[in-house]
Amino acid sequence: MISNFENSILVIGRNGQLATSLSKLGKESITCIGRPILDFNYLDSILEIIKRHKPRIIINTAAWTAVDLAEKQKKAAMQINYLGAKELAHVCNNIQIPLIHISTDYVYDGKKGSPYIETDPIKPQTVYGRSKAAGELAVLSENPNSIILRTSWVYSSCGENFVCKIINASKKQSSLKVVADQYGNPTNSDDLANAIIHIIPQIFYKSPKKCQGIYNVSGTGSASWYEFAKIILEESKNYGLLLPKLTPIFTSDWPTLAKRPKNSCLDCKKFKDIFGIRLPYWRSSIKKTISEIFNKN
Ligand SMILES: NC(=O)C1=CN([C@@H]2O[C@H](COP(=O)(O)OP(=O)(O)OC[C@H]3O[C@@H](n4cnc5c(N)ncnc54)[C@H](OP(=O)(O)O)[C@@H]3O)[C@@H](O)[C@H]2O)C=CC1
Ligand SMILES: Cc1cn([C@H]2C[C@H](O)[C@@H](COP(=O)(O)OP(=O)(O)O[C@H]3O[C@@H](C)C(=O)[C@@H](O)[C@H]3O)O2)c(=O)[nH]c1=O
Repeated sequence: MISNFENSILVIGRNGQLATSLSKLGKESITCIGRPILDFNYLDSILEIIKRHKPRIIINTAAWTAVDLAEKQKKAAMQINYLGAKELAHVCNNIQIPLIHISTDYVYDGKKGSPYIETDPIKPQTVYGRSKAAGELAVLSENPNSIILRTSWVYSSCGENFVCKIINASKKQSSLKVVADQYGNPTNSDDLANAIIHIIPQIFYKSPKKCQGIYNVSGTGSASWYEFAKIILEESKNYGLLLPKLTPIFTSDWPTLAKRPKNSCLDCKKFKDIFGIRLPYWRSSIKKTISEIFNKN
């Protein structure tokens, strides 16, 4: 029961998508800390800040998530995704608590013809992916009692995510072009937060040592970015959005600084087998997010 964890789950990150979802769901069990109090650019202060909170477990949602910008600001992305994660794991080991650390589908190279499993070799193609991969390795080596959750294509009603980008672009443009040859699993941030909250009691019941390791966990069902955009627009029509013309394009028609994986679908069987949870089908979860977006505007 999550209610047994009153004030003892500490989330790193405050205004991000996942931190916001966790704080909504976790109520009195969860405390979120982010910048300026805890900033991964100032590693020396992390131990003291964390000790003050006396957590039983930490969830690290903090990350540099600007995929293209990371190509130009490698050092800054590495500082957050690698060195910040490493120091946090070091601190968790020092005070002997487990760490749930969030990672990404972009650690895979995207060339596999079927969903990735956790033991597939990782070969990130971008600075963001490499910084997250370095973070994973450092987290497990600094604190072996860490649980790494690789997720993908996270969206919510707040933040700089694909759903908000498509809706905002549709308000300004009469036509949109979206790549139709990159596939993945859209993941609702609230669904992911819900799964994380449900595994915490299990981690303590079974022991962190038994649960440690890497898990893929993303929304059920796959899509191309184009298919994802199509559903976003279909749902948004119910709220009066004037639909732009939507055209499927090839990756080569949408040049980006960072190369996105062609296929980053995740096989989440291990997570289901160990924790008994599968995230909802993404096409049902998107409806709630679209309704939240239009109802807050
Ligand atoms: N977004 C996506 O599509 C995906 C995300 N992921 C991973 O999931 C996790 C959560 O992502 P999401 O919630 O979408 O990310 P967001 O970009 O929405 O939020 C990022 C969070 O990182 C925090 N942060 C950034 N810089 C620093 C810093 N210098 N010091 C401390 N905290 C900092 C922000 O802090 P503050 O609250 O202070 O603003 C914010 O809470 C990340 O690990 C990400 O790599 C994985 C796959 C897909
Ligand atoms: C907005 C837009 C994007 N695209 C393309 C660009 C790119 O190939 C793909 C996705 O675009 P974005 O840049 O919005 O998404 P991106 O920032 O690549 O999203 C990633 O974020 C990081 C943090 C992760 O960890 C990943 O799982 C993934 O969610 O869609 C279009 O073709 N048309 C458009 O109008």
